[in-house]
Amino acid sequence: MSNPSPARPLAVLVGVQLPGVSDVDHEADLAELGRLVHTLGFEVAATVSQKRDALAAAAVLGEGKLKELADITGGKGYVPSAAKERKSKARDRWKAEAEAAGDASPDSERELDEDSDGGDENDTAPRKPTMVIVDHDITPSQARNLERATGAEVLDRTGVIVDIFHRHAHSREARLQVEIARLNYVVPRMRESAGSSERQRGRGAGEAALELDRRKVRDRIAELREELAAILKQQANRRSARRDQLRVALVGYTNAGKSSLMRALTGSEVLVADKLFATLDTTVRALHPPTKPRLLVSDTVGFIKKLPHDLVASFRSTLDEALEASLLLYVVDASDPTYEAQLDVTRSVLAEIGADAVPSMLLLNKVDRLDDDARRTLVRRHRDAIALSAHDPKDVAALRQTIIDHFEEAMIDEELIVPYAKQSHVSEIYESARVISEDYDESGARLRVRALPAAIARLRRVFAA
Ligand SMILES: Nc1nc2c(ncn2[C@@H]2O[C@H](COP(=O)(O)OP(=O)(O)OP(=O)(O)O)[C@@H](O)[C@H]2O)c(=O)[nH]1
Ligand SMILES: [Mg+2]
Repeated sequence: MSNPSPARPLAVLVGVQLPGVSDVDHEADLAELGRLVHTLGFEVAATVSQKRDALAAAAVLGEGKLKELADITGGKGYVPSAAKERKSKARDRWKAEAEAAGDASPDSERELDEDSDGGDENDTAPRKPTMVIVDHDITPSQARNLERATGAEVLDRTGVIVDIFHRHAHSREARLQVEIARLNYVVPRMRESAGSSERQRGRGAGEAALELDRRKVRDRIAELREELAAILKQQANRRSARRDQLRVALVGYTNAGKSSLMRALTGSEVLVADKLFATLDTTVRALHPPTKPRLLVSDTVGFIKKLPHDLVASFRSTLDEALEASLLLYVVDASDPTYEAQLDVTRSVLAEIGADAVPSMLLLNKVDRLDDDARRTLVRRHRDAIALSAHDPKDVAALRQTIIDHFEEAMIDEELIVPYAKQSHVSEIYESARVISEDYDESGARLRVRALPAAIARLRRVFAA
């Protein structure tokens, strides 16, 4: 559901085009940052971009660009020197000015005039952006300097992603994982951000107090890790019960349509939303209409370029569940011009966690958005892939059949003897195998079953005399 809130706070995006990054890629990166920022609830008011060999050590942008940025946010446009910084009165006054600039106060006409030749804001309220978002990971001191120069709050790409994860985490497990990642993000930034942001809870009351704060946060992280480990252990038990079942996992870039396919394939009500990282929990549901034995489908957390390492690590356990699947469906949004780069990201993250050995299929989703020419080119480019739309029931039915065929091919027929003494375990057979015929004689039931070789091997162990 969309939220047509009229008063979304404004944000300015900042990107540095580093050597080796093409114009197209740079623009795509900023567009993606815009969508992240939108998911977080901001309206993008402007983008400030600069070509540089590296991020400027002081405040990311060079002097001129910094001024340009500050003109948009209503800040000073330079980093006050250390000497000035000590004069706290001046700094307070500057802070107050900056805050006033962030207000939509009707009497700030002077600023309106200054804006009139450069800004592309509409003619309603002269609102100033209150947030500057940098498309790179920046150091705590770069963030602080940018805050001083712009009078706005500053967040980097990792900070944005961590915040989105924080908001979208629902299960106990996802909450724990996100909280761990968030605290890890916060610890090194505690000193520098003292007093500037409640998000980063620094107290700035001297080295000792700071060290104490940091230790508290680290203790908290350790506590959360223990709690998470306990949950993961329970899950591992539940998982091993599912081990031999037919399982397929949907993986891919955020917003590619994994949950939409999950819904279509299983008839479940998982969340589908035009937001980045709508899904943070792995959900497992049976394919619908049901198959014999049933086939389980997992929906998973999406990937993104420059995914913070902490988050990769913390979501690893969530993904582990999915990666035990014997088939991975790589979902891409084929209507996105950068889908190949997105696929590369997905592949490399999955390779990092050892999932590149799992058999996979490529699903080129959202082809309903492409014209015939574009579709043909796409299919020619990826001969083994399946082009489809999650919104087209015919496509989904065909995909369902392809998945079933994949497993049918891998399954084998065998005979199982179930001694009368072990009749109580018969239900386990139906979990992972299809019973083709059954006969009874004096030793027990003689079943002809069809299942994956691993499942047959396990069943043989269960029913061994
Ligand atoms: N036109 C079109 N839109 C689609 C298709 N599949 C998904 N969408 C839309 O794309 C958006 C994202 O879909 P989701 O299924 O939530 O994507 P996801 O991969 O689960 O995303 P995350 O959970 O955020 O990683 C939603 O607005 C869907 O309605 C499709 O085949 N065609
Ligand atoms: Mg999803």
